[in-house]
Amino acid sequence: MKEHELIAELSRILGSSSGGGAPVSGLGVGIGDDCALITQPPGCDLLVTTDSQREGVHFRWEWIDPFSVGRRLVAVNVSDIVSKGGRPAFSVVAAGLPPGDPPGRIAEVYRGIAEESRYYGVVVAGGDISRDPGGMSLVMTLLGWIPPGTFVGRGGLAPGDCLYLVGRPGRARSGLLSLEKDQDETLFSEARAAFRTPRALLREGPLLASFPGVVSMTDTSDGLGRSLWELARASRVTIKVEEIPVSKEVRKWAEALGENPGELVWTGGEDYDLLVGVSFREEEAFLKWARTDLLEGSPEGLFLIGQVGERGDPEIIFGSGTGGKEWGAGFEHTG
Ligand SMILES: Nc1ncnc2c1ncn2[C@@H]1O[C@H](COP(=O)(O)OP(=O)(O)OP(=O)(O)O)[C@@H](O)[C@H]1O
Ligand SMILES: Cc1ncc(C[n+]2csc(CCOP(=O)(O)O)c2C)c(N)n1
Ligand SMILES: [Mg+2]
Repeated sequence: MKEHELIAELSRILGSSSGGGAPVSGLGVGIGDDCALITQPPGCDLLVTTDSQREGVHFRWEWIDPFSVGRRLVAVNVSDIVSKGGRPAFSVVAAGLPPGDPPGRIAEVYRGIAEESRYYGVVVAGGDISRDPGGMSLVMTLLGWIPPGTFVGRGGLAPGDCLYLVGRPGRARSGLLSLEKDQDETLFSEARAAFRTPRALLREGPLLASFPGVVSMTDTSDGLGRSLWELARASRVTIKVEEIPVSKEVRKWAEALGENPGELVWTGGEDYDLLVGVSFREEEAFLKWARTDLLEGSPEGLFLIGQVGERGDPEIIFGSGTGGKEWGAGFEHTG
């Protein structure tokens, strides 16, 4: 298939070509020109993030179907936008195709991108196709909108503030290890679903950001430990860890895998939970609000992780007083 034919097919799948389909609010020009034209909603700041999914780095074809890879690409990008309190809006996708890629595989990836984009309210406004001899690579750049002054950064923690996690940590790592170790599907179906098709906290992110006591936030793409470290580093504070939340399921999976359950939660990554810093003055109000308005009827959990100690060199300190700077362990792309 010629490149322009493939682009036409992918564009049909996405249904957002400037030539056809229903007009999309804010999209002046979509797929089919040199670049896209987007109208920014009045009174909004622009958020931009980019994140990739690469064969051999983020997934292996023995573990995952192409449709889920497409879904995964969207969710990991959406997570970065909602973790600041923003609303995802438009994306572009750069796809690298290995020579001899089975016909139809990239189309199936795009069906996944289209479905997940619809779910999160994202419109794919363009992209790029090139060869990639290293395997399939997908890079999404996602734009989002946020009311001025409401961005919640990684900095902002002060002594006494509390750290809470919203989500279900340790699932994706359990799923990944169960695939690596070729474990039984039935025991790990939920963990594998969390790994293959993570959900981004679309509703919870902006709600948390709008709560006055929330002073700092990040998503846990690289693991709970790494995310805590990033908040400590950006805020220039020490953090005392009180508890690592290990659910019954994670305990069960860890036992079957022969792994330490705390380790799955601490270093795992790819859960896309939200780690939230709450001002100590607002903690009581936050808990009351979070348990009802934020999470009533939701499968996501709310866990106290620790407390901010002092200002100064960032450090993660465990309840027992052990630990130290090396406890920023998490997934590394370099080295
Ligand atoms: N190659 C690069 N060039 C410029 N800036 C980069 C580059 N890689 C990362 N950054 C920036 O560094 C910061 C941290 O990046 P990182 O990829 O760790 O973000 P993250 O949200 O923690 O991770 P994830 O990719 O898992 O979402 C971000 O501001 C990002 O834009
Ligand atoms: C084949 C394979 N090996 C290892 C992993 C684990 N992994 C890859 S990237 C990443 C961090 C988040 O990604 P990023 O930093 O790019 O956002 C993690 C935990 C995987 N998913 N697939
Ligand atoms: Mg992030």
